[in-house]
Amino acid sequence: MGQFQFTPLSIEGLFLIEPKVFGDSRGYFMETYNYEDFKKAGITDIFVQDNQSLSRRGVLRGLHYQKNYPQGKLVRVIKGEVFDVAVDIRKGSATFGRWHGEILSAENNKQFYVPKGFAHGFLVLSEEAEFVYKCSDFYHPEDQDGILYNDPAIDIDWPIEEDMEIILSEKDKVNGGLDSII
Ligand SMILES: Cc1cn([C@H]2C[C@H](O)[C@@H](COP(=O)(O)OP(=O)(O)O[C@H]3O[C@@H](C)C(=O)[C@@H](O)[C@H]3O)O2)c(=O)[nH]c1=O
Repeated sequence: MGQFQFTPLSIEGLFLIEPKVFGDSRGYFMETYNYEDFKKAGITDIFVQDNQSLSRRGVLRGLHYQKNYPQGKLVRVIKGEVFDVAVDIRKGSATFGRWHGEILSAENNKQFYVPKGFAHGFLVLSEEAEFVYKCSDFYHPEDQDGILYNDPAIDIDWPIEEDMEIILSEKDKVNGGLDSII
């Protein structure tokens, strides 16, 4: 019996995944990934690298992708809360340039599956957030590229609160727009 609920999202290829949580007097247990269950749901990636990052409120990492070594990513939050976004950059896709966002938190245990061919990024909504993800290809620093998080051509509705200062890496400050990849 599978322990995950897979929900296909509005852009083909994206899934929201909710693991079954077994609570008892000690706390809880959950499987966070199971190759067979994911394969049955259509997620056939072999994940070869796991990453973890810590960010403070207002940090926005993204939107990132690798050009020649695209990565499928299975992402989740183990502390705090983020707004996580995937943008379809698959050439020829009927939904090219469209975005989908999900609130992921340590409380809701939601996972977001972002296949190859998407740019990915997230905004931290809580004081701190620890973000954990599996990747289907290795990191290739020379192959990394980015798209501006607030490119009007994509028009992502980031839930930026009034007192929130957006914190970007130096690299992400100079990302191009969607047109830079067409
Ligand atoms: C992503 C990555 C970074 N690094 C190093 C490079 C650098 O010195 C430091 C920080 O790198 P970055 O600034 O690129 O990290 P970050 O901005 O967190 O990059 C990540 O953002 C999210 C949104 C994604 O989708 C990921 O695929 C990845 O691109 O960590 C690795 O060694 N391996 C990796 O896989």
